Parts: sequence; structure tokens; C-alpha cells
Amino acid sequence: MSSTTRSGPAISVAGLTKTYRARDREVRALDGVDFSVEPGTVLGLLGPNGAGKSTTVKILTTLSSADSGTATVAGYDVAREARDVRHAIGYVSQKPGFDPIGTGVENLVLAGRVYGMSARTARERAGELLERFGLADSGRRLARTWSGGMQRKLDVAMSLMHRPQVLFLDEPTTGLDPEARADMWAEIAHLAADDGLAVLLTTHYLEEADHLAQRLVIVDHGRVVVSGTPDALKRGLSGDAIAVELADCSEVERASGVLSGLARVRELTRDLDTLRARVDDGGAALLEVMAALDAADLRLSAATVSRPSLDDVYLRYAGRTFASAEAASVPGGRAREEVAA
Ligand SMILES: Nc1ncnc2c1ncn2[C@@H]1O[C@H](COP(=O)(O)OP(=O)(O)OP(=O)(O)O)[C@@H](O)[C@H]1O
Repeated sequence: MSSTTRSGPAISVAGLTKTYRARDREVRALDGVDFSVEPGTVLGLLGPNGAGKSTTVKILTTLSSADSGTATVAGYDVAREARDVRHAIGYVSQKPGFDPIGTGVENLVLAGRVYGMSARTARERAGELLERFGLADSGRRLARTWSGGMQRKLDVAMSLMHRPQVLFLDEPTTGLDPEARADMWAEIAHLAADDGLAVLLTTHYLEEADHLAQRLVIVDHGRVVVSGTPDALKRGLSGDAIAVELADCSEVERASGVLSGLARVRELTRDLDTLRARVDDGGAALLEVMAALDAADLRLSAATVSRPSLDDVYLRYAGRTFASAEAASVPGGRAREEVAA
């Protein structure tokens, strides 16, 4: 059922741009995006709301077209060979794709028939996938009676009916409880490692990207701000991260002045009532920081020291924490603030 395999990366993207034009305004959704995904690996496309993730996925799944740049999926050009691309990919969108008043089997068979499978082959494949995802006992029940985690697995199973080589998962675990999320993580890892699929995963969850992706591409404002393996990105940040939260938000400016005078404090940034910095020997540095703030009569409500996390990577390259980027992108969200060291 799957299309012929062409050699090279499963996904290759170079210089993609896209501007949405409404009557009164223009939005530059993609501003020159480049990355590639190898077969058998998961690539995490990470960024806050409005960063350009869905636009990238829409172009790669042939649902939209780029203004400029090139992209191939499974070796096929998304603009010139859209039909071949569609047969080579599975796509699970943010919104549920199954019919709630169909059974699991009916949903799967219909998905297979859409891809031109015979009724018999589709039924066989549906049975295989229900087994594979641990859904066989519920296959004859209406999908609306399934749990959220089971419904999400049904969406993924439907996207796999025609044995695609490349799978696009747009925020696959949003809204799932922790147990269903862990279960879905195991399935996604299995699809890449054991079945050899290339998986492009968009996510808002840093820990999801850290857990699943062999490579990360962090986008913000339509540009790639950094890419690499999660470990390499974290290793690239030397030293520990310290964060101090002030009891009195109006004292942040003064506290920032105190900390920027300390020799071992680097890359000082301010995010609402919290000051963050990179330091060598985090434990000793935190004591020094707390002593300096105490001497200036500045009170803290919390203080932490930690090894670099993906949030620190994000802060370094996007200039703000992931949480504040998310908050800034929703109406009424709290805007970011920064202080240079
Ligand atoms: N059809 C459209 N018309 C106009 N602007 C759009 C359209 N689709 C997206 N945009 C804008 O393009 C930018 C990128 O949007 P996109 O949906 O790609 O981001 P995203 O990273 O997927 O965000 P989310 O996580 O919220 O899905 C945003 O500013 C968005 O408002």
C-alpha cells in the first residue's frame, strides 16, 4: 500500500516562507524555516502559540502552499507531487478526526477505503491496528463511548491504515490525562524506533519534546531559533540555572541591579517577579545570591538551582521562557520582560 521509497531524509525543508494576507493586515507566519527529519526518528517542532508550527505542518501535508522555499516529504516535492506526498503520509490533526457515531472498526475501515484499500484488506488492517493499540476489545463499540486516550489512539490508528512512511502528529497529547499521555508517548516512540516511521510532532509541552524527540527544532515568530538533540541543546548551556522569585514584585528592578553586580552571575534575565541566571557551581552561587539580596533587604518567596532544562534552552535562544512566550501569545496573557546581564 505504501508509496515507493525514495532515498534521503524523510522530510526536508529549506527556506519556507508564508505570509497570510487579510484585508487590513499581513501576518508573516513563516520567515525562512529549514530542517530535515531522518526515517525512524521523531522530530519535535516546538514553539508557543502562533510560532508557525501548524502552518509548517499544513504545507508539508499539502493542505496549504508556501510563498517560497522548497519542501520534500518521503522524497516527493510538496508543491509538484502533492498526490504522492498524500499517499506517503499519515496526519493526525489537533482536532479529532474520527466519527463518534461509528464503531472503532467502522472508522478504521472507512479511513482505509478513502486510501483505496479493498473492504477486505481494510478490515484485516483495522483488526491488526486495533490489536496493536490495545483497542481490540472495544472495536465494535461506538467511538463516542471510548475514553479520551482511546479516541486519540483511534485517530493515530486511522492515520496508519495505509502504512505511511511519515507521520505528522499535531499536538497529539493535548487534553489527555497523565496516564493516557504516557501511553501515547510509548506508542509514538514505538512507531519511530520499531516501525521505522519518521514522525514530526508539534507540541507545547517541553517535557514531551524532551522525552520523545531525537531532534528538536524550536520556532518562534516564524523562524527557527535553534535546533539539535535535546541533550546537545542542554549541554550547550554551561553551568547551572538559578531562579529567585521576589516576595515583592515591585523590587525586581532593584534585585536585578544587586545580582548583576555579582561576578559569578551570567545571562541574568527577568521574567515577571522572577530573576534567572546561569552560574558555575549552582549551590555555592545560590548562597552568595541569597546573601547579597538579604544584605540589600530584599525578601524572596522561592529560590531554586537546577541543571539546564529545555526551558533554559528556550530562554537562551528565544529570549524568554516558554511559559511567558505562551502567556504573551494569548489575549490577556502576561507579557514578557527581560533584563540583560
Ligand atoms: N488562515 C490564517 N489567516 C491569517 N493568519 C493566520 C492564519 N493561520 C495562521 N495565522 C497566523 O499565522 C501565525 C502562525 O500561526 P500557526 O497556526 O502556524 O502557529 P502555531 O505555532 O501552530 O500556533 P498554535 O500552537 O496556536 O497552533 C499566527 O500569527 C497566526 O495567527
